[in-house]
Amino acid sequence: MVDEQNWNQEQERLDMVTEKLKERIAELEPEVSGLQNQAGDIRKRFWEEVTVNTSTDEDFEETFYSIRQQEALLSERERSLRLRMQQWKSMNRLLDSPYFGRIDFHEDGLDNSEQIYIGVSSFVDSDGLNFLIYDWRTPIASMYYDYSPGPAAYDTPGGPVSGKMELKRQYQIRNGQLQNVFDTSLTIGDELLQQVLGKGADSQMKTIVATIQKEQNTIIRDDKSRMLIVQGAAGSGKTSAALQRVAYLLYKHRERLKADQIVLFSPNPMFNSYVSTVLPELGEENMQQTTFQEYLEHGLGTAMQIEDPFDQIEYVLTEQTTRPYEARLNGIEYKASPLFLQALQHYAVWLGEKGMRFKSIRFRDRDIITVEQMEVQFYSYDRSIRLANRVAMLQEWLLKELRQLERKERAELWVQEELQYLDKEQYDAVHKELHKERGVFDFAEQYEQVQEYVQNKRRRDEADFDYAEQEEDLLRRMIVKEQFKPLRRSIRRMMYIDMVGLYAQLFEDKVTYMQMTNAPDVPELWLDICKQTKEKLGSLQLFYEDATPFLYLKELVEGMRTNTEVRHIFIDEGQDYSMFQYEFLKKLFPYARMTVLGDFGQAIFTQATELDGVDSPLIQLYGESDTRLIRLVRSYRSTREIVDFTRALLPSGKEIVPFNRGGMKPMLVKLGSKEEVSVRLAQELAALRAEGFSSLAVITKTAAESSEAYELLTKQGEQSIRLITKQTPTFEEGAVVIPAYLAKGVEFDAVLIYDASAYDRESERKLFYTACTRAMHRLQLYTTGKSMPFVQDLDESLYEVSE
Ligand SMILES: Nc1ncnc2c1ncn2[C@@H]1O[C@H](COP(=O)(O)OP(=O)(O)OP(=O)(O)O)[C@@H](O)[C@H]1O
Repeated sequence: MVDEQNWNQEQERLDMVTEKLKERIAELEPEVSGLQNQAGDIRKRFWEEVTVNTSTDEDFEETFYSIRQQEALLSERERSLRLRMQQWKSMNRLLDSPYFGRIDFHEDGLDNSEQIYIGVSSFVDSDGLNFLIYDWRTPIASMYYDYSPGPAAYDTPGGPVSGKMELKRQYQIRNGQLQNVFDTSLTIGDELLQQVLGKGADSQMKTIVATIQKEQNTIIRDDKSRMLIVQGAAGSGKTSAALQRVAYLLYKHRERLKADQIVLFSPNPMFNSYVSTVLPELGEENMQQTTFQEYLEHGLGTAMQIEDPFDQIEYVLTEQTTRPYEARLNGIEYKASPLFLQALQHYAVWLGEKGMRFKSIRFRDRDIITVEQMEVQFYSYDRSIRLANRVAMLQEWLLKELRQLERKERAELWVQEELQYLDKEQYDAVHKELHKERGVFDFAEQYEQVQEYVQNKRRRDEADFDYAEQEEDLLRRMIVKEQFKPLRRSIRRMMYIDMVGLYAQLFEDKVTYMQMTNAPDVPELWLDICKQTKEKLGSLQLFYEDATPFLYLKELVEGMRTNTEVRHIFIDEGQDYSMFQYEFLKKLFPYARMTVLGDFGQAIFTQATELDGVDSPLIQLYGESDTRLIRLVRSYRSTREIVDFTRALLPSGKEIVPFNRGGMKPMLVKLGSKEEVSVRLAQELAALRAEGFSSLAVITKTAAESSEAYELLTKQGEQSIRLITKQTPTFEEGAVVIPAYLAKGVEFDAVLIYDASAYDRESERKLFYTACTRAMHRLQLYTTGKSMPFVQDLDESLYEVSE
């Protein structure tokens, strides 16, 4: 804490800045509302003021320019309004807590040092020169995060600026009043961080701008790498850094980068709501958020039913270790590997020579274009043309054929029959078409005539001959055209390609597979893998592990769709994506930089990718020279005691450094039965609430266990607890029962592991670690006496036992 004199000076300055902020807000207010009205006015009168006159070329030109002028005026006012609105909003945001940090920097070669106050946005004095507050994202503010007092430097577009940092100070300000002022000598003071981290968990993530750590700042401000990989321990601030990075990029490139050109891939839809308030709090719009599953569903449409990753993990966690289980696991691993990716690429080349699978074009129960015809046509194209281009050429050909067939079809008997069933509206349409030029036409009379004629009740006489003839012709056209419509649509959608057949063809037998794909080998239990895959495909379903390869093959055959708008993609929980998915994302977003954040220690899916291994294929995705790898080892979320416990669960856990915040040791509670567990859980939940903790999670291994725990707890009178399933759309405050794989990425004041002995396979170690690392302040583990391999291996000093 600073001395009284300094405190008073700081409060005076704070008062001065608050006053100026208020003045500016008052100044802006009428302007903002005035501008709003004006813009509204122009919008309303837009069409009244321009004279729409298009009778001569000159008039037309005049009208055109008149509209253009109005438009320009409008958009200028709107732009100006937007700017002022933005200013007004950020002033209001600053009012409560204008800044959180200060550095005094003496630039080399200058006489004086400058006081730089740092807040969530900039605020310049009315002279337009004096920065009363610097935005945390300005180049000069980076020193606050990167240096301790002493020599310091920052980068500007004109080159580096160096000098000496004479002071570094932190503030806590609420309602315009100083709460705390610290002078910090080392990194951003432990004291403030202690306070921030000591608070309760929230159902929404918070911004960390006031306490960004140096290594996190590197992630936030990296602007050079095509690929930025962050391997960080649980709770090391990866997601936080990612969100501040988005805010930074939007600020730095505000002239050309818009929020919707940034896409964040999240682990589940619930996570979206968890992080959705951070950017608005920083005065920025949210980026686009999605999950890979949403993308797959979009790409594969409704024709196939895709398993989601949560059902896949449920299978992996709950099934007994049998031969089909082993086969499925082998399949998951193989289908996620770069080997399978290469196999599919070779397969596409092979298909260029032979083996394409088509579906005939059928009309009224007959093949009007057969598979053989398509094969002949397809393989008649020059083989040097890329597969996808040949598929497009075939599409053109099919549409042409269809036009001819459509013409022929008009003479068929069924068309004659259909004519009799037309209703008045359909006739009306034809009449309108036919008599467009002729003015008056007695529709009822003509309808009669055509009906009679069609039903052969009446012979045509001279007078109506022309009409009837032409009408019938038109009606026939109309009928056939209508019926051919779905055929045309399906050809445009490339439904003539038998995608299921093409994918299934891969899973015949080992020899054929190796021939088609050049694969050096196949995984063990290949025939079982083949059988499982084909069975699923047979019912138009895809295992989760097949969905990405299937879509990839589809795009190899039909042409890759790309999104050239997006400039940055962020992948959180990056260890859970296969190399396959990475290759895909790279191709899908050719103009985007990629930021991958993850933790191999939390790789709970079988298809995991190691982020920072020596020869990690992820580093090769864009090549080493375009890739930067940052490791975060400090864990901020949990108390020292919890981190000491959790890091001991991982073989490489020694590298993890707990942030120095003390608490209680994790507690292992040994009880006799599930009922006893539920009684105790209910008591503990009540006790934790009484202590002031509000976000509490009973974490289970599987969804079935979650339901069980939820039921038992409800029986114990726990009314307010909520059961979280993969369908839960948002993350809310309070107590929840949740399976570990859905708790990824989020945190709770206290975590109660429902059944610690349920995690007994080595492959479940990381799931157990993930579950335990969700705890900020308290961790309790429950068991009914069975063995707990992961806990038993730990040093007993790391936890307390209660029986
Ligand atoms: N510099 C910081 N200042 C204040 N709080 C921080 C800082 N860095 C991280 N935290 C806090 O630590 C907690 C964990 O952060 P975050 O969720 O970003 O970590 P993570 O690495 O994504 O974790 P996990 O991999 O376990 O999901 C959050 O409560 C976050 O606010």
